[in-house]
Amino acid sequence: MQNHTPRQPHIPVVAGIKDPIRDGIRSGWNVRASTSIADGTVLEADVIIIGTGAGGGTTAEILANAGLKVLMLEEGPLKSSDDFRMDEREAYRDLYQESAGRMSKDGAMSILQGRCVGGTTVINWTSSFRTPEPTLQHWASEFGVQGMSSAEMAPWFETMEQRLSVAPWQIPANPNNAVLSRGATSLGIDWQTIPRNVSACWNLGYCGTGCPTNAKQSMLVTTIPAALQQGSELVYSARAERLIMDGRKVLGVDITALNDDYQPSGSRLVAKAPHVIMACGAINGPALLLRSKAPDPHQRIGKRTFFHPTTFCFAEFDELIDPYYGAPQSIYSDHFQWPSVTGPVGYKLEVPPLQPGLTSVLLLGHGHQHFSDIQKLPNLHAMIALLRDGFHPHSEGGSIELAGDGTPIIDYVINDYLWDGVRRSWLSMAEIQFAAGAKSVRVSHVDSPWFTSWEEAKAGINALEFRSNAFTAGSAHCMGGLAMGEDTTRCVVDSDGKYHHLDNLYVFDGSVFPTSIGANPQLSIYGMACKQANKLLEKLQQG
Ligand SMILES: Cc1cc2nc3c(=O)[nH]c(=O)nc-3n(C[C@H](O)[C@H](O)[C@H](O)COP(=O)(O)OP(=O)(O)OC[C@H]3O[C@@H](n4cnc5c(N)ncnc54)[C@H](O)[C@@H]3O)c2cc1C
Repeated sequence: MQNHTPRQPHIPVVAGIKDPIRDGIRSGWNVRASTSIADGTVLEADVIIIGTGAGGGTTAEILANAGLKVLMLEEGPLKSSDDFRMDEREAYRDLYQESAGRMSKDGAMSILQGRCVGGTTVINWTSSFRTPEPTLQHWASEFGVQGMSSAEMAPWFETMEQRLSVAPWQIPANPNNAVLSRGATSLGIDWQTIPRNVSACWNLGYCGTGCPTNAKQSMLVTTIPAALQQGSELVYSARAERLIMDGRKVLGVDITALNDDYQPSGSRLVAKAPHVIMACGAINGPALLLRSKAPDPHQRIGKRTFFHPTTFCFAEFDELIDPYYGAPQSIYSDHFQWPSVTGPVGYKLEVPPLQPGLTSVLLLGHGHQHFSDIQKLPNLHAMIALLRDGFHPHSEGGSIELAGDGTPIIDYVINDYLWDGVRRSWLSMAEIQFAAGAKSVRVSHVDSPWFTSWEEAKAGINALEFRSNAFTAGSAHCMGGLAMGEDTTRCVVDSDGKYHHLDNLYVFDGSVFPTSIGANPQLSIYGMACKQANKLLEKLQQG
């Protein structure tokens, strides 16, 4: 376990809950920090998996169960339930890429993404949707993706839903989510209950800081322990720096060992295996291939990077909302999502949890205004709209470049096409919030006042100016950059996740989506990785 100096005495937030990772390590699992391994060591395995999130965890269990010697490499630290103390400061520092400070190149989009054993599944909010049918149809017709119709994917989704206990949330929505269902109902807008991947959830609401009760069925407590139990090896704080290649073959991976402060320790390791699977997620996956100078005859690595640019609308209520407690997301509406698949941008409505640190950033503003806004927190509600990017010629997504030190730079610009969606989404959310009884509403644009009626909001939102950096467009859904499809001039991997231009390299994670999903992505990644890992296994077993 990595050893940070805790700011408070280090006691688990929930006493008496068993920590399956600490127990497993005590029982003899093969788990090491990279810094505990001698400089220059060569690690060997049948398969290397780089990254241990949704794609990596799913793949590791499948291959380990089949008897393969699996080596999991993870750049983030190993933290587990005894470390998860519902503390934003610790969680952002330890579990998030760039300590939750990841941004697009122009600073206009804040990007949340995981960096720890279990990846983003450790910090996500548990909403679990299958890939929408129009998305799969679009991929087949536009990118030549094969074998991924809704019917063909159904058994893989079913397998992963059972594995991760996905089921509609049975407990009444918290007041924050109830605003969406109440307002939508009164306007005749359809809404549904969200399926979640939890087992015996305590309804605490702090999923984003790591689940202290192990109720969230993340990779950390499901597939990774299962793979370790089968004899797999996990090396954490181990950043895959470059792929070692010879012609069309990947021979192995050059690894930088990282200290507790996430800086290079000075040691380097090498991992070798006949098959390498990248599961580093969007942004970092393309960056690894760029650093490695992987063959890319059509310059497609990092292109078509998508985010579901997410807009925010806050509302103040007389009643207590306590928006930091209770299942973070339990209600959604797809009313505005699919009026036209390839027309003006559609959006999914959901509700985010409002822990104070996160909220203080999302609220925008400064000084007295900001102080006054954050004091409203117990009575605040927020709604989010996730814009479905990538389905229109004016939504080609962003691209990944490398900084001088090899780290990724994310170039993603909100253009007029997306701005139209931003404005429409603010109008939809404000109307629903007033219909639910909000006394005032403010959209996340620096020029937005608190509107006190729907009429005032409608006029005010329509008058807001489109200026980059003047409004919040965040993202917790990093997708694309290594598009999947059979057309080698436009796509980087084939429908089985195999890299087009190398013989033994596979990508099983959210970077292969050729567009955004149009729903929260984790179950799409689990289902596709499950299918692709089984296909790979079949191939390996046939020799
Ligand atoms: C706050 C938040 C809430 C979310 N809520 C939901 C939700 O409710 N529902 C949903 O469906 N989705 C949600 N998501 C998104 C979802 O969890 C991710 O889309 C999904 O986990 C991505 O899976 P992945 O396999 O592509 O990558 P990840 O799960 O991000 O895993 C990639 C792993 O690779 C590691 N890695 C990267 N580069 C390297 C390298 N060079 N060497 C070694 N390791 C490396 C990373 O540290 C990381 O652990 C949420 C995300 C966030 C941030």
